[in-house]
Amino acid sequence: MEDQKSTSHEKKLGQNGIVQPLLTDLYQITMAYAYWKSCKCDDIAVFDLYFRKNPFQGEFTIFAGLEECIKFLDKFSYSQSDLHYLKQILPSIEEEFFNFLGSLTAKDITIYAIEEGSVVFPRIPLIRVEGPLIVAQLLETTFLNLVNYASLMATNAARYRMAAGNLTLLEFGLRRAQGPDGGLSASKYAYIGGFDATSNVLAGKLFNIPVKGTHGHAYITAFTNLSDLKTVELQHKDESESKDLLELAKRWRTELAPIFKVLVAEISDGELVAFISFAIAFPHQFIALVDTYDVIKSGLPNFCAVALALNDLGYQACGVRIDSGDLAYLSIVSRKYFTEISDKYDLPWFKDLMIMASNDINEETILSLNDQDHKIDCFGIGTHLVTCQKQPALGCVYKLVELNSKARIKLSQDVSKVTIPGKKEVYRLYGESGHSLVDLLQKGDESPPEPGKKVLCRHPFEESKRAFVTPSKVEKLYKVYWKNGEICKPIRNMQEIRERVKRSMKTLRSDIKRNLNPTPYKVSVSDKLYSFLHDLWLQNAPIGELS
Ligand SMILES: Nc1ncnc2c1ncn2[C@@H]1O[C@H](COP(=O)(O)OP(=O)(O)OP(=O)(O)O)[C@@H](O)[C@H]1O
Ligand SMILES: O=P(O)(O)OC[C@H]1O[C@H](OP(=O)(O)OP(=O)(O)O)[C@H](O)[C@@H]1O
Ligand SMILES: O=C(O)c1cccnc1
Ligand SMILES: [Mg+2]
Repeated sequence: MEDQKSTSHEKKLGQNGIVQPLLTDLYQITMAYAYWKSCKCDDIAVFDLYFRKNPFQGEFTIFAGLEECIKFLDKFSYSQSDLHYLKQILPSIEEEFFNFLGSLTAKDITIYAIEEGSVVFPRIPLIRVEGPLIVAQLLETTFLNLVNYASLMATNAARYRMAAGNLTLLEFGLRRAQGPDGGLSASKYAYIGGFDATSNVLAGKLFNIPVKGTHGHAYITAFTNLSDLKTVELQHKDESESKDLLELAKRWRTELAPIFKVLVAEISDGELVAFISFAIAFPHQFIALVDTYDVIKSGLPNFCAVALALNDLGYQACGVRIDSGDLAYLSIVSRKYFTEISDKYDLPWFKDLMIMASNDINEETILSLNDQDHKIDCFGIGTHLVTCQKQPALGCVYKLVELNSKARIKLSQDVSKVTIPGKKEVYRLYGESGHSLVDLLQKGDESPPEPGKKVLCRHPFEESKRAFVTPSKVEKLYKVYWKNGEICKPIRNMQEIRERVKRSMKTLRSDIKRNLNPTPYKVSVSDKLYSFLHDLWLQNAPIGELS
């Protein structure tokens, strides 16, 4: 019965079955019990989910994971087997609590949030959770788990996208990802952040994102000499005649050897045979991994010979993948040969053959390659992208800001860790150029800023930092996503969220997005919220005595 329930939910909303109420920290359950025992069942709370610092030494973050939080709320309920397990691990807890826990759903929770795929900034709550204290508290860990890696990964991907401009970006990280679920999330959020496709077949099936790939070194080294090839015939693309692709390629190789300044004997036969067998299997999509032996002396001559042989049979090859060595230099050399052959044999498409580069690529490698005038069309990126090597976690937190209509504040010696109390609204103020100028947090009962009207924006903690802003446009960032037990906005597909990322990134000034020493984006509070925050701070900070 339970299995049927979860399967039908997965079918309906497409959420990973691992995401369930027990995917949480034990302390959420023990807190729930202690709240319950202290008669806090009717308390109404407001929690803010936000981060304090942008990742990757950057000044922006892409918000992702919201849709998964909403799907989680839709099925939030403890099953009989969950309760049975909890009874086992918490034997001292009163039986009646488990009846209470079993009756909980998210129907009294309301979710206000910024749209998934938006650029977001420190201290601005991405999600505001309102509702019964116990249920709202029980959501903490799962929500943070769903948002932290998703946002980190989408941000990482968006940064690679910025570095690569319009070039094709393929995500190849599954083998290096943090386990099966990390691998799936990586593929999904890399796509949202701006990658074009993934090599992860299950991600393609589950999330309807494009899948792409080439072949590995094992394929090339699985062939050693010309006799390894059992099938050599390939039918012409448009005609009925078939020809021996091996013979055609050998002839071309002999003709091309002087162009590459190599002797035919120096070129690997095993590699040629591997290329031919792959070309026979995929004549319309022939792509060759050219760095197994020597890119210039073997990989490129073999590839060009097979590409020209395919051309004799009416097919156009796709290109090459280079997976080691100096990627800028090898791409420049590859393009030079493609252009020379294109001119010599009057084949215009040959000079535009795709050059894919892979091998431990990260954001800095791409930026460095850009400075070297590389001729790469496509990057295949795995390890550094999916493990977020530059920063392995985003630090989103989930803090109580109001209880029973009374604002709560968490103090800290570290000012950046002081919470901004109470229920708040967020507005993004835009300038005439269409770029966003500032995000403004206001108390929930203040009237919103208006276009053309001057508004005072204050740094939340530094008194002297303040400015007047006259916005051309004001965007209210929160929308209601979940209320009265129902999803209030249609769950969007990957494509739509990806488009949102693109649009949102365009509203950011380029100095805020740049890789080196970017300008911080201004996050501010209204004058009223500033006074409220600091008054509450003083009320809650006891005056010490010096002795
Ligand atoms: N032109 C370049 N500019 C900057 N970085 C580059 C350039 N070419 C390659 N790289 C990067 O330099 C690193 C080279 O890796 P490494 O030293 O392991 O060499 P390799 O070519 O992989 O060697 P091997 O043939 O042993 O696999 C990779 O991270 C790669 O992305
Ligand atoms: O380098 P990444 O960004 O993680 O991209 C994925 C890598 O995975 C494959 O090889 P693998 O690393 O398995 O073996 P190799 O390094 O020996 O080529 C592929 O050839 C890439 O190099
Ligand atoms: O398709 C590829 O070329 C590929 C896939 C995964 C890892 N490395 C390369
Ligand atoms: Mg590698």
